[in-house]
Parts: sequence; C-alpha cells; structure tokens
Amino acid sequence: MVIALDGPAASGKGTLARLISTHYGFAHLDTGTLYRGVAWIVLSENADPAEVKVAADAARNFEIEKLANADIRTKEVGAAASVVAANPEVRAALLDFQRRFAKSPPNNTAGAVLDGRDIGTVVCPDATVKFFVTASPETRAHRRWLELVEGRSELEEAEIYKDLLERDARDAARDDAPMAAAADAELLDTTHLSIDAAFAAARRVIDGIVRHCG
Ligand SMILES: Nc1ncnc2c1ncn2[C@@H]1O[C@H](COP(=O)(O)OP(=O)(O)O)[C@@H](O)[C@H]1O
Ligand SMILES: Nc1ccn([C@@H]2O[C@H](COP(=O)(O)OP(=O)(O)O)[C@@H](O)[C@H]2O)c(=O)n1
Repeated sequence: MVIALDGPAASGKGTLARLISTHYGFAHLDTGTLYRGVAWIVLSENADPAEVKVAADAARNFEIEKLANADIRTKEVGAAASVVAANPEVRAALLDFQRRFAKSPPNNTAGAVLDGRDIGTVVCPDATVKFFVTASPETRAHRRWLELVEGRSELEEAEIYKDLLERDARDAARDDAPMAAAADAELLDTTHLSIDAAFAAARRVIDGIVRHCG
C-alpha cells in the first residue's frame, strides 16, 4: 500500500507523513530530502544550482548517507532545491530510487508513505491514497518561521513568506513534474487544523479507502 502526500512548502505534509508512517507501521520517504541533498552538494562545491550539468552529476552520484552532517533544512538550501528540482536530468536521476522505495519499502513494511510535490502525479500515480495538503501562505510562513527561528533567530517572517511564495511559484510552473494535485487526490487544508486534527482527518480518509478496497 502506498500513501502519497503532495503540497506546497510548510503545509504540514511531512508532519502528516511521519505520523501516518508510525501509526500504520509503514516506511516513510521525505522526497524533499533528495532535492535538498542534491542542492546542498552543489552549494558545497560553490557551484550554481542553475548549472544543468553540475546539478545532474550531483543527482546521479547522490547517496543519502552523504548527508549525515549536512544542514539541509535552511532557507538557502530550500531555494536551491527548487532550482535543481526544475532540472529534468536531476528529476530523472532521482525517480528510480523513489519508485523502488514505494514498491519495496525497507524492512519489508506493509506500506510506504512518500511526501513531496509529484508523488501522486508522477512518482506513484497508482498510490492507494493520495493527499494534496495545503494551508494559507501566511499560516505556512508562520509555521516555517517558528521552525527555523529556533536555530536562526535573525530570520524575519516576511522574508520566509517571500521565499515560500517564490519557491511555490517555481515548483508549480516548471515543465517537468510540476507541483500539482492529482485528479484523485483528497484535498486537505490544514490552515485551521491542529496537527492532531489534520492527522485525524487523514486517518479517516485512509481507513475509509482501506475498508472500501479490502
Ligand atoms: N496542522 C498544523 N498546525 C500547526 N503546525 C503545524 C501543522 N502541521 C505542521 N505544523 C508545523 O509546521 C512546520 C512545517 O511542517 P512540515 O510538516 O515540515 O511541512 P512540509 O513537510 O509540508 O514542508 C513544522 O514545524 C510542523 O511542526
Ligand atoms: N517530490 C519532490 C519533493 C521536493 N521537490 C523540490 O524540493 C524542494 C524542497 O522540498 P521540501 O519538501 O523539502 O520542502 P518543504 O515543503 O519541506 O519546505 C521543493 O521546493 C521542490 O522544489 C520536488 O521538486 N519534488
């Protein structure tokens, strides 16, 4: 069983994916880590994320273990991730790993949960359950600000808001696997939902589909 969660930055898809994976005992892959990882490697080589060949080489040689001590959650790495993610060669290099994870999750778990931007549309179009998780831009910026200020108190919320909108626009406008809700995705707007309430809503959808199928 595969559960796909897509949606814009800081909408809560990763939080939901982690809770779902723990609750159902499924393996979880945060696919944003792959794009952030490639971006981090490019930036650490002092190269430009927009350089097609450099980013493609980094993606082809990518190993998740290389990120052990990398700080990939920063705003700068997020912005560079959305630049390398628009490169079709980068996307092609990372596709196989994601599909293999979904098909044969590690530790033989009964299912896999993947979150990203194109899981329900491109990576796993046959996923059992698909969510498109959203929240208002103001809510998302506030959540990301709360998350980032812990380590980097100089960041302004307005700066984060601008960055999220730029990243969303780039992710939605690219030609290859743009961020989009699959036609059969459940829309989950978390703007006015606590984490617990969003998780309960997701569980109702999953349990309903599983009951219907099984
Ligand atoms: N429903 C919610 N209400 C309040 N905060 C939330 C909610 N969902 C997620 N968060 C918080 O918002 C931040 C971004 O969530 P995250 O799951 O990382 O988003 P995404 O994976 O979509 O980028 C995290 O600090 C998380 O704890
Ligand atoms: N399946 C995916 C996952 C991430 N990405 C890219 O990677 C960037 C970082 O993804 P992320 O999921 O870590 O970002 P957040 O939502 O956590 O801020 C996104 O802005 C996208 O450009 C993608 O293109 N496709």
